[in-house]
Amino acid sequence: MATHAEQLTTGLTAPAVRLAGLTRSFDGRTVLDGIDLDIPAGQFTALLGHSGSGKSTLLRAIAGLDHRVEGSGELSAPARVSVVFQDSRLLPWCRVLDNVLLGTDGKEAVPRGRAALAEVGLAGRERAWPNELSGGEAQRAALARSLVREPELLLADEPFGALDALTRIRMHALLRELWERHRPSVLLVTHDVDEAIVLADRVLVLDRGRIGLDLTIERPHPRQYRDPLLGEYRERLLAALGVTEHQEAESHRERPEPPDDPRNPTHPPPQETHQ
Ligand SMILES: Nc1ncnc2c1ncn2[C@@H]1O[C@H](COP(=O)(O)OP(=O)(O)OP(=O)(O)O)[C@@H](O)[C@H]1O
Repeated sequence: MATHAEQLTTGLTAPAVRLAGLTRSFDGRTVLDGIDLDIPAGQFTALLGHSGSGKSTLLRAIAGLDHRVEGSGELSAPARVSVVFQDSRLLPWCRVLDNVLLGTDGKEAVPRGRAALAEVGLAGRERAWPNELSGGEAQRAALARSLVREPELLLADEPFGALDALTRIRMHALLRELWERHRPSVLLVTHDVDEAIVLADRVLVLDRGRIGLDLTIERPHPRQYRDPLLGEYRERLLAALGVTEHQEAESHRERPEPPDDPRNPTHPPPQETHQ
C-alpha cells in the first residue's frame, strides 16, 4: 500500500484513481473487502450505498486520510486532492475569504480566492463571518475553498446532505457547472439516488464491501429530474440497493417537486437555511 506521501509524488496519471484490492477492517470486521476500481481522469462519479456500507471509509482512503488501509492494494491518486464534507468545516474565527485562502500562499492567492467566491455566487461576502452564512452559503464557501486549490480530484462526502431540498437542487446545478468549467475527477458520496443520476456520469453502488453495481449514465446534461429515460437507471440502482420505489419515496417525503431543468428552477429562489 503506497503511503499518501508516495501517492502525492505520483502526480496526475490516467486513471486518476486506481484501487486494487483495497481492504479496510475495524476490530476484525471487514468494511472494504478488496475493492478494485479505476476512476478515469476527469470523470464525474457518484458512490451510493446504505448507511454503514463503507462509503466514507472508501473516500477517506482515497483522500489519504486513513493510513490503516490494509491488503495488497495499490492506491494512486493525483497530486491535488480537495475534500468537501457534509458540514462546511469553515473556521469560525476566520472571515470567509480567509477560510477560502487557508493553506494557500503567494500573492496571486487573494484574487484566486475572490474569483472562486464569485464562481460560487458569494461575491461581496468575502468579509462575512461563517456564522453569518446560511447552510447553503457555507457549503458554497467550502466549494470555493476546494476550487482555489485547483484540484485534480474532488472528493465530496454527502456535501449537500444537511441542506434543505430546494437548496440541494441549486447546489447540484452549481457543482455540475463547476465540474464542466474545471473538469476535475469527482467522487461524490451520496445517499440520494436522484442526486447521483442527475449529476454523475457513472454511479457505483457499494455493497458488502465490494462495488456491487457500476453503472454508466448515458444521458446528456443538464439532466431533467423527471426524465423518463433516467427511470431505468433509477430502477437498477434501487434494485442494487435492495430498496423499493415506495421505500425510497418515503425516505425523502419532504422533497419538493424538482424543476425540470436544475439550472433554471421554475420555483422562486429559495431562502437558504441558516445554521
Ligand atoms: N474509526 C472507526 N472505528 C471503528 N469503526 C469504524 C470507524 N470508521 C468507520 N467504522 C465503521 O465502518 C462502517 C462503515 O462506515 P462508513 O462511515 O464508511 O459508512 P458510510 O457508508 O459512509 O455510512 P453513512 O452513509 O451512514 O455515512 C460502519 O460500520 C462504521 O461503524
